[in-house]
Amino acid sequence: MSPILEVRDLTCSKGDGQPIISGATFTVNEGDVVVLKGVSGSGKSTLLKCVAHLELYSGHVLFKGKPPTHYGVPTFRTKVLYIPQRPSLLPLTPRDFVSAVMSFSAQKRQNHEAGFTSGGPSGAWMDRFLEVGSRFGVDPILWDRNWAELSGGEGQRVMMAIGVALGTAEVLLLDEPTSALDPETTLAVENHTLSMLRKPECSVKAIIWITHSQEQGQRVGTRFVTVAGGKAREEPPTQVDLV
Ligand SMILES: Nc1ncnc2c1ncn2[C@@H]1O[C@H](COP(=O)(O)OP(=O)(O)OP(=O)(O)O)[C@@H](O)[C@H]1O
Repeated sequence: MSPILEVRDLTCSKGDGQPIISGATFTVNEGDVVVLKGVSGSGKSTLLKCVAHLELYSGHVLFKGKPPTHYGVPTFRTKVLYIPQRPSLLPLTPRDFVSAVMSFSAQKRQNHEAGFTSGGPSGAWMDRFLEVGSRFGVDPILWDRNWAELSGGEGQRVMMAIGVALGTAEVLLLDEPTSALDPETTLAVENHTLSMLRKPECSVKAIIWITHSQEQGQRVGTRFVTVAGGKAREEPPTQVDLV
């Protein structure tokens, strides 16, 4: 089976021109949960943002064998969806954010394909966001609170719910999605997120998951890539995997 995502020779430089990521090459297959590890500042977020075409890079990112330009970059970003570490930096409320995203032309086309009716922020599709939010433990009142007034954990769970409820993401790029959550909520979010991969009706087919927690990595990961010294290296399968 050909990979759902291919990253080939990806290099990203910022500031002084020194590469933060240099020549990263790896593939992601359907069903994979690729855990991205590395010390703080090693370039994990930068790598994910490049994969989502949110940062400038050289090299190649292919989704189902085609570059972002084949789909149109806005559509590509809805298929290879980056969920940021700090949604608190967004303006207004989650409901406003959903309303804006649903009005993008690339999303409108996909809404139509998904059978969503049009309407304002309280249109029929908002029910879907509320329903998916409840599965991530999001209290309905949070949709109308400013992002800046949500706790770190609330903001992350709302953003995860939005990413899933859009129904367009096939590869989820999760940037420390549970770093602000208590252990119990962390396990609930992990379980719900992994269960999506097992449901054929769910759009999500693979995940890249940044975590600093070795325990979490072991719980969720099927493959492991370490970012260090600007390089991204996949760990060989363990003996257990080889059995
Ligand atoms: N816009 C920028 N200009 C210059 N340097 C930047 C910029 N954004 C990030 N960097 C630097 O790039 C390096 C990698 O940052 P990045 O956020 O990708 O690391 P990370 O591995 O995700 O870190 P953490 O685990 O702390 O979230 C850091 O040294 C950071 O300071």
